[in-house]
Amino acid sequence: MSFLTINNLWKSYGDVQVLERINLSVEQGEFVSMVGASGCGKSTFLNMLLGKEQATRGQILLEGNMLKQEPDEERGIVFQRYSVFPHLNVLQNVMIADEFTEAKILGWVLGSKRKLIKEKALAFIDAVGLTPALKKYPHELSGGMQQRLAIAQALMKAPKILLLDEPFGALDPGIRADMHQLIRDIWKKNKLTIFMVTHDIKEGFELGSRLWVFDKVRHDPHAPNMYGARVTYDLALNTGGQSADINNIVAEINQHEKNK
Ligand SMILES: Nc1ncnc2c1ncn2[C@@H]1O[C@H](COP(=O)(O)OP(=O)(O)OP(=O)(O)O)[C@@H](O)[C@H]1O
Repeated sequence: MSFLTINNLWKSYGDVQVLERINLSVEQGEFVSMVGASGCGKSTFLNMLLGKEQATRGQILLEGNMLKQEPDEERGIVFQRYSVFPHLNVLQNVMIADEFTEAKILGWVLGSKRKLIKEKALAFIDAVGLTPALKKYPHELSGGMQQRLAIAQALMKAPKILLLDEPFGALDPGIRADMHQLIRDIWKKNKLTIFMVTHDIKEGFELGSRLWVFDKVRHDPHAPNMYGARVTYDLALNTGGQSADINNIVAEINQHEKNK
């Protein structure tokens, strides 16, 4: 049994068919990068993994069970736009997720429990390199630092799956390179299964252990919404982006685009 199994998944919004016939399986610890033309359904797919969107047809199984139809702690997400709380400092932002859960059970957070939450938060803040900024508020942080904070927040819940929706899209190239190293380290250290949407095909090749290309196979020029995208390429990559034949594969994808 695979860690995650996607069985004949279809998704439409009204009469717009977004995705069709997606059949894939993913093992624990894989890092799947997803690329494809704008509007082809990558974020929709990610939102289905999160439980925010439901499939029109087909199913997604996590460890053999139907994926829960609402976001939960098994799945953490980091968006392109920083999703941290502006009125909380770095430490408070990371602690808050656990404090919410604890308060939901007891109505308040016990002092001893709070101490444990703080220790855990400090460890994740350290892992993302934000210890010097512990007491800073989001508006005092650079874009890269805010993304580090969002990653630390997501890790607090020990998710089995980490979903990244263009997490580095708004960052400068130099900072992106640092973030790539960070996410690679976190992926390996925490044995996470990661799904990342990116517009940057090079980033997809460099970061993932597997690359999915979303594209439409069927077209009707008179009814452009009739058919959805599928995963047209599913490529195993050498971990760490050392794939020797990147250029060949990119050329093949470009050729495919031209032939459409
Ligand atoms: N909630 C929604 N209601 C109706 N249509 C939607 C909804 N969400 C997405 N869509 C449509 O589904 C299609 C796929 O959108 P999606 O955002 O998943 O694509 P994408 O590949 O992530 O695009 P981009 O690369 O530009 O972010 C688009 O045509 C979009 O307009």
